[in-house]
Amino acid sequence: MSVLDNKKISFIGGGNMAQALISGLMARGVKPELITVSAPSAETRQQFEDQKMNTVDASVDPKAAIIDADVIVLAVKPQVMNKVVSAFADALDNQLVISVAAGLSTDDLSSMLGGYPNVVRAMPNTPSKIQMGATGLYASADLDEAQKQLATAVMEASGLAMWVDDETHMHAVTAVSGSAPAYVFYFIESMIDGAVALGLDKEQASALAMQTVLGAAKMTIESDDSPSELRRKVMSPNGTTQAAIESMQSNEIGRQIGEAMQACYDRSQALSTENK
Ligand SMILES: NC(=O)C1=CN([C@@H]2O[C@H](COP(=O)(O)OP(=O)(O)OC[C@H]3O[C@@H](n4cnc5c(N)ncnc54)[C@H](O)[C@@H]3O)[C@@H](O)[C@H]2O)C=CC1
Ligand SMILES: O=C(O)[C@@H]1CCC=N1
Repeated sequence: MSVLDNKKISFIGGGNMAQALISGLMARGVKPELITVSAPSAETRQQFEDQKMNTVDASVDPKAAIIDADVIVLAVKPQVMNKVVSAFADALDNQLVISVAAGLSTDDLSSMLGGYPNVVRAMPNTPSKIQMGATGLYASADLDEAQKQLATAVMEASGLAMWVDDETHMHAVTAVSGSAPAYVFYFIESMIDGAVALGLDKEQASALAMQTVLGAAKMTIESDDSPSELRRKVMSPNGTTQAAIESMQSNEIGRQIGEAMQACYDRSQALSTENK
């Protein structure tokens, strides 16, 4: 038995994040017939229909996706959220609404939905597509426990899900996990470029870089050692790794990563005021 059993889940928006979360739900055994996707593009709708999901043409009948749903996942860009939800807000009837939009607060979302109370703010990431996601969740203390459990189950289908009890921490969640797969992809891209510059062909460079990042990430999770202890175990005194790490430290890579995360945090805060 799972709280997801027989629950009808509707996605408003069928882009990258919706597709990633739907993969998680289907891998967890949610039947495609219980999933509805509202999307304006016929091509996008066809892709979901090919996998036996229901679809709704968002530009024709925006309310059709939500009438029958137990859970509604808002997966459109923050810039269009207000316009998109105002097309169906008056048809809400006790469903759980989960927004994955960056920046938008539960108060903003609730007022866009005409004062609707059952709102959860989530910040997932794209590795959800392979059930390796990491999601932060926030809801006001008024949300009842059953709806909180339902939101947890929807997001845990795609990986790790964690509640924060201070909504401002959702900006930090965005900086450390929502946006962060892109930092890691950028790091891998740079490793591949670096290995090619040192003479390896691109295929070998890619395979070695990707496996190394996977192995190192898995070790941080499975080992009792902290990341810095693990790093020290690679670094022989006066060896090759020390040379590499000292080069990174003299370029203040750690400080630069912190600054990038601050920029992400600030942008998340700004999205809220820009899109009320
Ligand atoms: N891509 C990512 O890594 C993450 C994205 N998010 C959030 O997820 C949300 C969606 O982002 P993505 O999936 O990346 O964007 P996307 O552009 O891939 O998907 C958004 C979709 O919304 C659709 N759309 C536009 N108007 C609509 C309407 N009236 N009804 C239904 N659908 C409509 C668009 O056709 C598009 O397919 C954003 O709010 C973003 O902040 C959150 C965490 C991670
Ligand atoms: O870049 C963005 O705004 C979205 C939110 C987190 C990841 N992608």
